[in-house]
Order: sequence, then structure tokens, then C-alpha cells
Amino acid sequence: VERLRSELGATDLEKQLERLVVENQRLKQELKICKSSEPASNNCPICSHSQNAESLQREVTRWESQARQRERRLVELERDLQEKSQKVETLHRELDQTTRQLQESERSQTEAEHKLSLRIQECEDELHRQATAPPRVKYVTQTVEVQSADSHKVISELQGKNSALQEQVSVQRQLLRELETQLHDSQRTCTQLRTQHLHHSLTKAVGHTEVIHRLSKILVYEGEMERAQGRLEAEMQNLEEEKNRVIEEAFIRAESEMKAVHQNLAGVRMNLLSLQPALRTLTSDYNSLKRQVQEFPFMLDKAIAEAKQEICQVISEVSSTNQELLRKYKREMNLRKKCHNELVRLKGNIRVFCRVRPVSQEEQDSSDAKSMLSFDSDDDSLLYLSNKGKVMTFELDRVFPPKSTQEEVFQEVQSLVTSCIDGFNVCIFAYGQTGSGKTYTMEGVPENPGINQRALQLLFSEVTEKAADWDYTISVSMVEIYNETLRNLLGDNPTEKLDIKMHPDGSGQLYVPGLTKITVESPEDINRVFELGHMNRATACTNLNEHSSRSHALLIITVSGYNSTTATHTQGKLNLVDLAGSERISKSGAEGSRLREAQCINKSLSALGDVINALRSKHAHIPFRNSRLTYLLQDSLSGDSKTLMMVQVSPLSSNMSESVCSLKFAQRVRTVELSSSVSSRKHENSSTSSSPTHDSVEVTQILLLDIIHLCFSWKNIAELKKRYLPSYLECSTVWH
Ligand SMILES: Nc1ncnc2c1ncn2[C@@H]1O[C@H](COP(=O)(O)OP(=O)(O)OP(=O)(O)O)[C@@H](O)[C@H]1O
Repeated sequence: VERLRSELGATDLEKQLERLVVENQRLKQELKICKSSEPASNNCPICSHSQNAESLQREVTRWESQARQRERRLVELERDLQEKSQKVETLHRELDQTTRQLQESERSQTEAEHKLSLRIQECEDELHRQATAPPRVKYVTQTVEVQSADSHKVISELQGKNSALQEQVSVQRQLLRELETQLHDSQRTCTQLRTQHLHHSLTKAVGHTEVIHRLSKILVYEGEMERAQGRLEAEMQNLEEEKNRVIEEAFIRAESEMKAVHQNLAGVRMNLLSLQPALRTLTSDYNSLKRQVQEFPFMLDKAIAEAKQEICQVISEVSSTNQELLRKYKREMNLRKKCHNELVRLKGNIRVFCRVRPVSQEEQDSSDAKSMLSFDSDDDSLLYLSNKGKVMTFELDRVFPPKSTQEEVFQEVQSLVTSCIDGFNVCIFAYGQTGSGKTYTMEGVPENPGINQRALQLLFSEVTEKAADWDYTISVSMVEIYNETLRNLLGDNPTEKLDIKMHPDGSGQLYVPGLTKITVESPEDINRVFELGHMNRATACTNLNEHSSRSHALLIITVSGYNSTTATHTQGKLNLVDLAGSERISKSGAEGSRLREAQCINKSLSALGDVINALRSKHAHIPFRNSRLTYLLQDSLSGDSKTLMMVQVSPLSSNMSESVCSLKFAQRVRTVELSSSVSSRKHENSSTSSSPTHDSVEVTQILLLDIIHLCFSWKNIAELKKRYLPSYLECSTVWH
């Protein structure tokens, strides 16, 4: 109230009012003095001009009574004014109280809004937390719903209160406006009365200067009072307007805030409404997940136990299957080896082929060109030779006529080549007189390679095919034997002589200290090795053609394999030998160094013949040491090793006697070997009389299995025929 009073300037106004009252009393006093003074006194300006003192007196009395009445009226009005002022004050107080209440309600509303926004924030946070965290939404939902209802209730109460207060304020305002109107009317009436009083006083005091003077003063005062009243009213009006404006603004602000709060509340409600189904879904999901999580360890344990059991079962099954497979594989390997051995045994460990070279372009026109050799078109193992009117028939394992290609020749020897992968030692010799085509068969020409290069290529492709199970290493050495001297053709110094010694490990194996072994991994490596060997051979002699005719060239290929599945090691050796010319000394008529060369060649060739003889006759002593060649090839000629003698024959009639010698040698070797093989078969048959032995039955079974295998997996009947038909025809008893 004090603040409002000071704002409205009530104290100043009261002071002014007091001052005016005091002034009014003073004026009344003066008027009384004036009235009590001598009517015709010259001192009195009014009375001095008075013509009729009595009439004036009456007039004055009337005016006085009128003045008294008016004063009374004024007093009444003042009282009324005071009452109204008090009412205004009371109204102000009520207004303050209302304002306070309004402020309080605003504050409580603000608090409620704040609480509500906090609650909304909390709800949002909780929702966000629920969305990210494992849902515990059920409780939150309930909490939010309860809180929302309370808030709603509080808001609606506050709204009710607010509207009631607003109604009160408007009623109070209406009342205030009415009171102010009344006050204004009273003041106007008061002013009118004063003006009338003044007018009467002026009229009464005509002629009385003093009275006029006082009246003018009164008028001035009245004017001042009026102006002060006007200012007061204007200020009050301004203050009222200001107050109304402030209230209006506060009301608008409160309304807009209220509206915003309502909107927020509506948004929150909408959110809550839209979130509720999601919350329900989340809650049900959460519950099902919770159940799953609770059940998960048991399920996991169960699954792990089942998986373990299954894995154990599978492992044991796989392991037993593996064992079974391994057993079968080993059995198959043994059977295969047995089969191969049996086949080789049936064919003979020493096989003899004959190849007749074609007549060359230069020899075409000579009388020599008339060939004395003829072939059987139905049997490729027969060769006919017309000599001095007689026809000699030679039967060998295979006869290659001049038109036979390198490929055809290699096809016949490739089974021997591949057997060294299985760990067998193999020797392939090219035997024959000079110029009969030994080097051509073994080495060939660059555009048409011979057995050496084809054998290495075949070995490469075979080991590549078996690479899944086997790890193979192929190494190559090249040696030359000239005049019983051993030379390393792949070493740094080709003139260096090598020696053959017993292995220091006490295994009884022979070895050549300092012999170079080069591991080959590709056909390019083979070409490089051959080039090096040729180069070294050429550097050690003056005429390579002559030198090669008089020396033995050996290509030694070692194939080492390891099977990690069966932990099996194998090592096979393939010796490819291009022997020196076999012509007789008497015919060549050699002397000096040539004679020594020929003697050395003859010595080694006859030593080779002796060794083969001793081997096929199964002598207790095999004379390997009689020559460097047989000594070096000792391990590849003995035991279950395989030997192929390729007898090269010249088609020229001038070479006929040498050809006959070579063919007789070949025939002898083959006949004895075949007879030993046949005799052994005969021995087997005689021992079993009408029924085959267990071994022969097993061999037959093995062969049958192999045939079936070939039929189904290779689908190559030609291969089958080529591989087995001759043997089966040969050993038809066993076969049948
Ligand atoms: N099957 C063949 N087809 C075509 N030409 C051949 C055949 N055999 C040999 N020749 C040719 O005959 C000639 C002599 O052959 P080669 O040099 O191989 O005989 P060789 O027995 O090795 O002689 P040497 O004992 O002197 O070394 C060569 O020119 C060779 O090309």
C-alpha cells in the first residue's frame, strides 16, 4: 500500500489537500473577520463601497447561510471524498492483495509449470534411457501417468483460481471505475459549489477591495487546487493506465505462457499416447528377451554339450574312417606295388627293345641304302635280317621300325620311368654301333627330344599330379665315362676325375664324392642342366662327335618323395645311359689311343654283359667292379631294379655284321630272361597242378582290380590294352 501510495503521490496530494484545507480555514477566518468588522468602515474596501449596509448584511447573511450550507455540503463532500479515498485505499489494498494473489498464483503456476517441465524432462530422459537401456518401462509409464494426472489437476485448479481472481479483478476494476466516476462527480460538484461560493462571495464583496483581493486569492488557490487536482487526476489516470497496461501485459504474458504450457502439455500427452503402444511393445519384447536371456545359459550349455557330443562323434567317425582309408590306401599301395612287380616279373626285369634308324638323306643314293632288314606287320616283336641269302629272325620285346617316332618309343618306356617315382631303380641303356642312333634315341634333337628330356617332363607332370599327398624332389647329375675315367659334367671343373667309394655311413651303398646334383623344378631347369652338361662335355674334348662315340654318357635322375599322410619315404633312381659305340676293334682297325679307347669300351660293354648275365642267371657273385660303368650302376642293376636295353641298329648293308652282333646280343639277353621268367611261371604252375596258387589268385585279383579301376576311372581302353594285354597273353594260364 505504501509503495502504491508513494507511486500514486498520495502523500503529496494529502499534503496539498491539508494545505488547501488550512488555506480554506484561513480564508474563512478572514471572511469572518471581515464580516465582524464595522460595516461602513473606510478600512474595509468592500464596505466602503457598500451603499446599503443592511441589505448587504442580509445579503451577506444569506450568502453566509448559503456559504454555510455549501460549506456543510463541502464538508459532506469532503467526508464523502475521504470515504471514497478510504474506499479507493481499500480497493488499492484489495487490488494489491489481488495482485499479490495473482503473483502468487503466477508463481505457483510458474512453479507448477517448472515442475511440469522438469517432469516432462524427466519423462523424456527416462524414455530415452528406456529406449537405450534394457527396458524397465512399465514402472516409468505408470509414474508418468500418475504425475500427469496430478499436474493436470493442479493446473486446472490454478486455472479455476486464476479465472476467479480475474473475475474478482474485473469486478474490482468496475467498482473502482464507478468510485472514480463518483469521486470525479463529487469533485466537479465541489468545484462548482466553490465557484458558486466564490461568485457569491465576490458579489457580496463588490466594492470591498479586501474581499476582492481575498476572493482573487481564493480563486488563485482554487485554480491551483484545481490544477493540482487535475494533475493528480491525470497522474492517477496515467498510473491507472500504467497499472492496467502492466496487468494487461502480465495477463497476456501469463496467458501466452499458459498457452505454451498447454501446448507443451498437449504435445507431451500426444507423445505419451504415441509412446504407450511402443512402450507396450518394448515391454513385451523386453519380457520375452528377459525370458530368453534367463533361458540362454541353459540353452547354451545344452547346445555346447550337444555340439561337443556331435563333434566327438564326428571326430571318432572321421578318425575311424581315416584309419580305414589309410589301411585301404596302404593295402592298395602294396597291391599296386605287388601287381607292378608281378607284371615286371612276368615281363622280365630286363627288357630288350630294338630300334632301327632310318636311312639318312646322304645314304639314300649309296649301294648301302638297300636295307637287309624287314619287319612283321602283325607282330612288332619280330625282326628279319637277310644275311648271305639266309633270313635270320630275331624276337625281342619290341622292335621299332625306322618310321617309329620319338613319341612312340617313349610311350613304351614311360611305365619304367614312372616306376622310379614309386621308389624303383631303373636303367635304360642305348646300345649299338657308332652312328646307329643311340644319341638320337636318348637325347634327340632340339625340335624332337629323346627319352632323357621326355622322362624328366613326365616325372614333373606325375609328381605335380601327386602333389596333394606327396612332396617330391627331383635332382639331376650328369656323368661321362671315358677310358674308364669318371667325369662330373655339371661341376665347375669338367676335367676333374671322380672316384666311386663306399659310403662312410656303413650302409654299404656306393657314392661318388664331389658329384654335382642339381635340383630341377621346371622344364626350363632341365634345359639349363642339359646345356651345362653339353658345354662341359664339349670343353673337355677336341671333337665332340668322335668323343661322344667313345664315351658313355649317363644322366642320373633321383626322385625322393615323402607322404605326410602315411609318413612314407621313397627314393628311386633313373639312369639314362648313352653307351659308347659297340663296333668291333678288328673292323675299325684302331691303333694307339684309338685302340685303348676301343679296349676300354669293349671292357665296359662286356662287363655290362657279364653283369646282366650273372643277374639273370642269379649268380651269387655279380661282377659289378669289372668296369666303372657297372660299378657306378651297381645299385640300379641289382635287387628289384628294372633294366631296359635299347639296341640300336643301322639299316645299312655295310653295317650288317655289326647289326647281327648287336641283335644276337640282344636276343641272347632277352631269350634267357624270358626263359627264366617262363620257367618260373612253369614252376608256379607245376607246383599248383590244376589249381592256381594263392599268390597267383591274388595277383589275378590285383590285376582284375587294376583293370576295373582303369576301365572306370581312366576310361582308356587303349591304355589298358597296351599295359596289360601282352602280359596277360603271355601268362594266359594265370589269367585264365
Ligand atoms: N630314328 C632316327 N630318325 C632320324 N634320324 C636318326 C635316327 N636315328 C639316328 N638318326 C641320325 O643318324 C645320325 C647318327 O645318329 P647318332 O649320332 O644318334 O648315332 P650314335 O649311335 O649316337 O653315334 P655315336 O656312337 O657316334 O654317338 C644322326 O645324324 C642322327 O640324327
